[in-house]
Amino acid sequence: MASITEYYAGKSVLITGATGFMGKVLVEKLLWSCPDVKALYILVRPKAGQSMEQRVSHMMKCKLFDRVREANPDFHKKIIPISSELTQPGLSISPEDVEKLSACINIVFHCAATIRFDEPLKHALQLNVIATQELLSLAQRMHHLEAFIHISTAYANCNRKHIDEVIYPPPVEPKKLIESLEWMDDGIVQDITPRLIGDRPNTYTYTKALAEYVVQQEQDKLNIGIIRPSIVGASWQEPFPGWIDNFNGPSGVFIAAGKGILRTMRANNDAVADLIPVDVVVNLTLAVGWYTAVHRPKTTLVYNCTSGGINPFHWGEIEHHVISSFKRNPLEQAFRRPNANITSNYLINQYWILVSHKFPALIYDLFLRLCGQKPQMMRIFNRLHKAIGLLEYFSSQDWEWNSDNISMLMTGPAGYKGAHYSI
Ligand SMILES: CCCCCCCCCCCCCCCC(=O)SCCNC(=O)CCNC(=O)[C@H](O)C(C)(C)COP(=O)(O)OP(=O)(O)OC[C@H]1O[C@@H](n2cnc3c(N)ncnc32)[C@H](O)[C@@H]1OP(=O)(O)O
Ligand SMILES: NC(=O)C1=CN([C@@H]2O[C@H](COP(=O)(O)OP(=O)(O)OC[C@H]3O[C@@H](n4cnc5c(N)ncnc54)[C@H](OP(=O)(O)O)[C@@H]3O)[C@@H](O)[C@H]2O)C=CC1
Repeated sequence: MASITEYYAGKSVLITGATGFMGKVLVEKLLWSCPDVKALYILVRPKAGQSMEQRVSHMMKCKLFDRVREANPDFHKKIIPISSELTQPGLSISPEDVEKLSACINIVFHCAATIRFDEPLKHALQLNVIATQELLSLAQRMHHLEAFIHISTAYANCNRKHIDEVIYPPPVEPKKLIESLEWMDDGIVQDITPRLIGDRPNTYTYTKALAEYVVQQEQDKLNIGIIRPSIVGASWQEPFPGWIDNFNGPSGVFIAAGKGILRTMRANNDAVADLIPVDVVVNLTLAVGWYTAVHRPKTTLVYNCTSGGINPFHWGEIEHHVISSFKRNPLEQAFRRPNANITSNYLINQYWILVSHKFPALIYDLFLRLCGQKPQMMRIFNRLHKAIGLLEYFSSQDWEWNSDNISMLMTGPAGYKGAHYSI
């Protein structure tokens, strides 16, 4: 049986979300560990005044690609950008590109999504659900497709305490929701969003749950694998320890604590902080692609890519490590000496917000005004409070994820414990 590296040799791979956090690491890892991969087709849109070509060229200059660049200075020739805006009909891929992709793609990794928690429902639905449907339709036109791998989230079913590696019935039939929202104006949608998302905390988890169902519906026509990572953090080992390029999830909170801005946050000291390094998720993604294509499981397999069941780490421990590490290695231009406390008590947290956040911010802004400068600290705290308000749901409770399919991949007859794909 082909090893993972052997499997990808000569294959053409399609990746959505390749310009994102996880997508970039996936591209790098494929180029590094599977040097004989034929081509990586990446769907990219122009953004922030940069053309698709400029964005890709900028991305390939990033430090993340140093080891690949050193091994093969011509590595960029394997990356083929395809212009695509996922929120448009047909993903706005040109007919010529559709032909090209249909003729050559062997495996699809669907990473693109909006991961904003406060995304208006219509937009989250458009990107996370409708674009996924469009991609599935495109996949069905691919003559040599061997596997379709969808990246979901471990929190798609966060309204449950115990989460198995199964697709749960969707909160609503996606087709009906899409049809209903089509004629509603944004104001009405905003008003009914809390009723629709029900016991989920945000539109992100809600639309990711719907997307899983939409993907599963195609299991008779496509060979599908679904990966559910928990909270994806900086790299553990590859391409080098500690790589991250965003403030999503806890990363922004850690930096705010390191700068001495964040002093208090609502979290449960004893709840499991289910963090998972991005390189571990990417290794698993490549292994799942290989397993799905080679073993062709009869039904869609779901992989809960979580750490709490194997190596539980708690928010209380995180607080300790984050603060002591920033005390040892202080950040530049810190507002105050780092010292943050987490508490599960609402009132205590409100007290410390007043004393340690709002009061110093007022004083500092007053000082800035007296110096003739624009006040800014209260504005920073307001943004921080909005961000942590959206994260508290995840840091205040525990979930239990079954990860039998991950164990099967690691230790079963197909065990993929290869040097390049450790998880
Ligand atoms: C020591 C104590 C330890 C305890 C620690 C507990 C942590 C407990 C985390 C649990 C985490 C669960 C995670 C679920 C796991 C998924 O399933 S993964 C999906 C994860 N998705 C996210 O994390 C997205 C969350 N972020 C958002 O939804 C939006 O960024 C927010 C928070 C609503 C802010 O929206 P906005 O006001 O429009 O602002 P946005 O343009 O996004 O950013 C404005 C600025 O704030 C910064 N920023 C964005 N997010 C953050 C943030 N989280 N923090 C700080 N700054 C941020 C941006 O970088 C940006 O900076 P500038 O470029 O302006 O300098
Ligand atoms: N980060 C995390 O903690 C977790 C992430 N996940 C899942 O992993 C996947 C990747 O997440 P992550 O890398 O962190 O997310 P990022 O936000 O870093 O990347 C999202 C990607 O999707 C692309 N995208 C978004 N909107 C569009 C659009 N309209 N048209 C074309 N492309 C678009 C972005 O492109 P552009 O650069 O042009 O904006 C980007 O490449 C997602 O499916 C997410 O749900 C799951 C669990 C945790």
